[in-house]
Amino acid sequence: MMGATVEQFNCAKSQMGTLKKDPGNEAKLKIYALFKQATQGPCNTPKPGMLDFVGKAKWDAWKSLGSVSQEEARQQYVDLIDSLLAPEGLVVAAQPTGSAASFDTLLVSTEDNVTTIRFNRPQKKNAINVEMYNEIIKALEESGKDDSVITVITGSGDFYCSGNDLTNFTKIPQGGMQQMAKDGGELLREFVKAFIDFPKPLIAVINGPAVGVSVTLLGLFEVVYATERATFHTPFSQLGQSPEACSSYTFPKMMGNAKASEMLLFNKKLTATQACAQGLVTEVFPDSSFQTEVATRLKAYAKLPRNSLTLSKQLIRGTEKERLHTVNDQEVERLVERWLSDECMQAIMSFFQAKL
Ligand SMILES: CCC/C=C/C(=O)SCCNC(=O)CCNC(=O)[C@H](O)C(C)(C)COP(=O)([O-])OP(=O)([O-])OC[C@H]1O[C@@H](n2cnc3c(N)ncnc32)[C@H](O)[C@@H]1OP(=O)([O-])[O-]
Repeated sequence: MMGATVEQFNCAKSQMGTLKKDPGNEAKLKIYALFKQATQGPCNTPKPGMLDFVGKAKWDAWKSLGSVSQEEARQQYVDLIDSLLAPEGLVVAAQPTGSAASFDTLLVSTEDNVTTIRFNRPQKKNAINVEMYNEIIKALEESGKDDSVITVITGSGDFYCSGNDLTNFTKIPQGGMQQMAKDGGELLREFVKAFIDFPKPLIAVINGPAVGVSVTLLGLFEVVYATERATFHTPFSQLGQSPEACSSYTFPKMMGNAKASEMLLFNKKLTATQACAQGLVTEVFPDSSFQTEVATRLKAYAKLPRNSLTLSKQLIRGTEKERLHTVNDQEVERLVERWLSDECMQAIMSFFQAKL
């Protein structure tokens, strides 16, 4: 069964207040139970005492839903509110604005208070084309405002992400190369800004090799979990380019100038274990148990109080936010120049020639 989206659920919740007629105790208990199941999952709180009649009735209603998934509970909640609104000539109006259906390059879902944004161009190793940059910005914007406690970014298929889609350089707009570089710079600035300003804990689940901008962004995540199969490669100088996503600031801060330079200047590809030793990765897991071990962690994190996590992230990141925006601006300025350089053109041409 397809579940309702968080938007539809939230809309139903707010429409509840517009009901003119009292729906009665039985419906109210059902609404309560579905709401709890949709937002917190199955009931595992202790049974209230015999004399707490109201508490016990509510607990029984919630418990009776057993292991119904949060998605399905959202759908039943929306259906029930709809059935109560209908006689009054009203409907739950929210359309699925943030559902997976509205993205072409991503799969976005929310379950158990975790919003997962999954790069979904596996046939291109999840390379980020212009559409995908825009969709990631949109998905982050929506996820920053939804009910989830943490946001996770991961990839479909065997790669986490192969970085900037190099075909972005082959789509020359009417204004020529200058215009292409200018538009590309603006998009990159907005893209990185969406990460710098993201309010909730952001967790990267690195399911395979990561290249370019997907690696440099990791300095803006709270936690990075990687399978032992993952590698981390930022071949900027090889491409005649320069670092982005604030890595010229976050990498030296994280790993010291020498190790950062090996990666950002000299294209050193790190194994997951090496990346962990340098502080870029939080923890490495065996590939066979990666998904299950990480899922257990995420579930536990998502049970923590939402506001406490958001405020704590603000304290940790707040002092350097201005700095990050300045670094982002400077890096974008440098890249816009680089994209017009012979060095960069030659490197992009070699990539496409190698494919012939
Ligand atoms: C924006 C800021 C500045 C820049 C930041 C960066 O990210 S710099 C870093 C920029 N990134 C890079 O320099 C990485 C360039 N890519 C590579 O080096 C390799 O493809 C690989 C090591 C990622 C995977 O090797 P593999 O032998 O395992 O697999 P495969 O090669 O067969 O790939 C399968 C298909 O995917 C395609 N595709 C993959 N990646 C890209 C891409 N980025 N673009 C376009 N297409 C890409 C590939 O062409 C092929 O398409 P086809 O022929 O089926 O139509």
